[in-house]
Amino acid sequence: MEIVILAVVIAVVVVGAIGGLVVGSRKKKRLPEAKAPSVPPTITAPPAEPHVGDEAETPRDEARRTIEEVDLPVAEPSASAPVVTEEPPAAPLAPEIETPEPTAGRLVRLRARLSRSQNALGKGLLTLLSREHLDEDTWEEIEDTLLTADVGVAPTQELVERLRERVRVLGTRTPDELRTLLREELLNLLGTDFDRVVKTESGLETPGIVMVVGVNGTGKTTTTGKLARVLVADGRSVVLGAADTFRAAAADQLQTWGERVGARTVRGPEGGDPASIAFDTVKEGIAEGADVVLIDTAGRLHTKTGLMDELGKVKRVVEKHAPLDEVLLVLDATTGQNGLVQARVFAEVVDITGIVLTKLDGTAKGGIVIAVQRELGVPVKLVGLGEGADDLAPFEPEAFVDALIGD
Ligand SMILES: Nc1nc2c(ncn2[C@@H]2O[C@H](COP(=O)(O)OP(=O)(O)OP(=O)(O)O)[C@@H](O)[C@H]2O)c(=O)[nH]1
Repeated sequence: MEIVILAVVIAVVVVGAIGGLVVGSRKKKRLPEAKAPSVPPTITAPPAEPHVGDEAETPRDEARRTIEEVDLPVAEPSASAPVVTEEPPAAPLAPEIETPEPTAGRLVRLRARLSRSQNALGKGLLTLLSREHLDEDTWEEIEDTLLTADVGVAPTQELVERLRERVRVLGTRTPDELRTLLREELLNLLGTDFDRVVKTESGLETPGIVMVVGVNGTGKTTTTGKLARVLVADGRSVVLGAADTFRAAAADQLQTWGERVGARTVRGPEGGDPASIAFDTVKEGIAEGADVVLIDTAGRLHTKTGLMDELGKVKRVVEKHAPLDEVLLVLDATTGQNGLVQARVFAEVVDITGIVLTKLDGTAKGGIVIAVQRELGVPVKLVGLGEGADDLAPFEPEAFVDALIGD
């Protein structure tokens, strides 16, 4: 009996030992699985080679995850996660502040662009006037030249009248005499008595406030940016207001212009209230002690009432801080008579104090300068002569006429 009991005990011990071995080996196989989440995989670790007997658990032909598919633990680094030694991303470089060109003599510098585009007007007139016999046909041609250059009907008739009279009195004409005569008459039409200075000094403690209006696409935002450069070149500090919330990129565009000369831009959400941005801009300008505040507006011409509401409101809220010193209407010279229609509408909505004619470099219709001044009774103060940052020039009638007819 004792022998039987002994045999049973030995059998139990042997079976137990074998069972322990089997469980132990299974535990060993599961061990790497349990540890996996806490040990981040490294890109260089090759997939584990299969071992004998593994087939029963993982068929060899099962698709393996590639290195790219293995999720690396990225979210919260645990204590056991490797220390990340990556360089922090470089801070964006501060934009370089540019030094704009001085404004004096800009029109003279840019006159080549005017003469290129305005040859038909100035040189064309001189050639016609130099004909030996100034018959009716020639005078008609002179008239057509002026009308084609968008001088406008009434100013054209006036000019032709005066030229006829003076040429008759002159009798025989030398080319120099003709040039002088034409120069004087064109200057007469352009008007030399207008005050063409963009008013940017309020004469008060508050900054000078300039509002820029005009139809979208005429070059309004570009002009506001270029004007900021003109002012900075003249030693003034400027705050810009992106109250053109109609076109999303307009605020970015203006801000970029500002950054180039170190001027802050106040902006709001796309489609936001232009008047509230204008208000904040002036507030910011006052707080900063800026010399000038420039406000770019949106010029949607859907309805006159809409435009009137928008610009009227901008004006009203701005004037809660201080009076507006200048309202500049931007017109695209290449749109000719259409520009005049726009001018009329804007003038009914807001008191325009100055005109900016853009894209004069790209049109032979320089006569629009005369026509638009006549239409509004307001002087052209600035002209755009290219897409370059410093291609905005104060308008000087003498330099303009000289560029048209050559000296
Ligand atoms: N050649 C030439 N191009 C100009 C001149 N002024 C502006 N432009 C160009 O005209 C285009 C329109 O100018 P923007 O300033 O965006 O026009 P905008 O009136 O502000 O238009 P919105 O922002 O839509 O209101 C741009 O490509 C300018 O570079 C100029 O004097 N000459």
